[in-house]
Amino acid sequence: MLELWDVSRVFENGNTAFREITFTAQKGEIIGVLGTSGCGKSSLLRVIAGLDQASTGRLVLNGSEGEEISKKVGVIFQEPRLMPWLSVIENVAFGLKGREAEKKEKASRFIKLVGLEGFENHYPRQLSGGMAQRVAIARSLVTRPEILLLDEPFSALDAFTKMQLQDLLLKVWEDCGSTMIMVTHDIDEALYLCDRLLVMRGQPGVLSCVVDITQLRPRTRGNAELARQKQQILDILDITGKAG
Ligand SMILES: Nc1ncnc2c1ncn2[C@@H]1O[C@H](COP(=O)(O)OP(=O)(O)OP(=O)(O)O)[C@@H](O)[C@H]1O
Repeated sequence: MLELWDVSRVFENGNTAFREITFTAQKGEIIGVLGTSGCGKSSLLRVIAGLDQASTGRLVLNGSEGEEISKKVGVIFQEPRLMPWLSVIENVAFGLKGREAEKKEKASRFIKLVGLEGFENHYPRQLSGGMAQRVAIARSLVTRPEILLLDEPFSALDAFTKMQLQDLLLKVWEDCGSTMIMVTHDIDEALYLCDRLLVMRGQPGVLSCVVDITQLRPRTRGNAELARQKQQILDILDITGKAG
């Protein structure tokens, strides 16, 4: 459903973020993008989101190219980016079109899905970081994007909230069947959530390899097979993963 062919991104100042990336994502897949700092992960996601233009190469989403793509994607960032003057339900309904009652009904369904029933009329300042990120998830899914892009969505959260939201994301994925591409620094998170991992390295970044996560769902965090794949990824990234 998403195809990238030799896509590169060069900035106005001549910096190259990443070069010649080719991959395809199938409908319903969860793809992780992993790599050392500065290898172009966020820049790649911004190009897929249509927030930045590819400098070379071709990007196709379900037959659409260019500006058309940005209408078909939802994006979740590290911070929830909610509108502080709008309530939870107004934030979630903001991007919807149609009659007010219909918009509220759709928004309510997604608020329920992310476990925030009863908080519809709260304002962002009244929410914890994890709750605010749940609202961001509901807001990005309510418009039914063809693909959901996530840029380190849980990295600002404490360890327990992070695990809860990872499970929530899987629940939402089962319910909506969304295709997702997720940038993360957290190998354990990537192994727990994803079907395939794009491992990037270098500056400018290149796609070093694609790792299939073979473990069936539901997965147990840190099981032996996932630990083996973690070491495989650390080896690709040239990180020993051993003290001393
Ligand atoms: N607007 C910009 N103009 C020029 N260079 C940029 C710009 N944004 C990013 N870069 C450069 O592009 C490269 C890739 O940056 P990017 O933020 O995509 O990497 P990343 O892998 O997401 O990093 P991190 O993991 O640290 O968030 C870096 O060398 C960065 O300095």
